[in-house]
Amino acid sequence: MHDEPTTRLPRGETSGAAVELEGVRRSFGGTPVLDGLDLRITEGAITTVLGPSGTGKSVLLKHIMGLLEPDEGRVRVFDQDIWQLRESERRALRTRFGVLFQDGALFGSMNLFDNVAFPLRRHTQLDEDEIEEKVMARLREVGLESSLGKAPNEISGGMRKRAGFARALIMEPEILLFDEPDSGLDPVRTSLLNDLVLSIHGEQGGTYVLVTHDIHTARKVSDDVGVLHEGRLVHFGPAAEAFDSGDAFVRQFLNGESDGPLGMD
Ligand SMILES: Nc1ncnc2c1ncn2[C@@H]1O[C@H](COP(=O)(O)OP(=O)(O)OP(=O)(O)O)[C@@H](O)[C@H]1O
Repeated sequence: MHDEPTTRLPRGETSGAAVELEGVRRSFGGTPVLDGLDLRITEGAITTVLGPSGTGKSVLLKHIMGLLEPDEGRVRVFDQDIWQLRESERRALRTRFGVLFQDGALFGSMNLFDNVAFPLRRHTQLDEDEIEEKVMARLREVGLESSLGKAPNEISGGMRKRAGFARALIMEPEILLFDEPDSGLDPVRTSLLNDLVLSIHGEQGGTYVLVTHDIHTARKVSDDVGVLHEGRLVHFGPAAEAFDSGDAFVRQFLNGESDGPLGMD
C-alpha cells in the first residue's frame, strides 16, 4: 500500500513537464534496451523521438504510458511517479493518454464508425445520440465522414491511420502518443497526415509524443526532437537545433548519410 507519492510537487506547483523519465533502464533477456534514459516532455508541445529500427522507441512509449515498468529509474506523468501509485491510480492515469498505433490497430470486424465509437461505448455511459455526435465530429476532423460505414480493409493505409487518429482522440486525451504514424505511407500521404496532426494540435492543444524514423516528419511537426541511440538520448532540444548538431551519430542519422558511426547492424 502506498501513501501520497513522495515525488509529487507541492500543491499548485507544476514542473511544466507532462512526462519525465529519469535514468530509466530496461533490459530484455539480459540485453539492455533503455540504458539510463532521461527525457522531459513539455506539456502542450509536440515532441518527436527519432531513432533507427529496433532502438527501443516502442519500448519507450510503453514506459511513458506505464505499460512497462523500468528495471531502474523513474517515470513521472503530470508530476506523479507512476510506479509509486496504486494499480487503480495508474489505470486512471492511463485514461489521460491516447495512442495511435503503427497500423491504426483498428478492429477488422467493425466499420470505421464503430471503431471510433468503441472507447466511448466501453468506458463511458453516453447514450447513442451523444456517441454519434462525438464520433461524427472526429470523423469530420480527419476527413472520413463519408467512409464511416467502411471496414478497415476497404480503405487505404492513410485512411486507416486517420481513423486510428480519430479513435485516439475520442476520449479527449491530454497526452497523445504516436507510434510511427508515418510507417507504410508514401511521402505525400505522410505529409498530409503531418498537416492533420499539426492542425488538430493547433486547434485542440494537448501534449503529443511521436516516435518515428522519418526525419521529414520530425522537421515538420516537432517543437522538440530527441534522438535515441543505444538506449539513451544522444540529443534532445528544440527541432531547429537538432539539425545543426555537432554529434556524429545525430548528424549522420538526421542527414541520412551512409558514412558515420551507424552501420548496417
Ligand atoms: N516484450 C519484449 N520482450 C523481449 N524483447 C522485447 C520486448 N519488447 C521489445 N523488445 C526488444 O527491444 C528492442 C527494441 O524494440 P522496439 O520495438 O522498442 O524498437 P523500435 O525502435 O520501436 O523499432 P522499429 O522502429 O523497428 O519499430 C528490440 O530488440 C525488441 O526485440
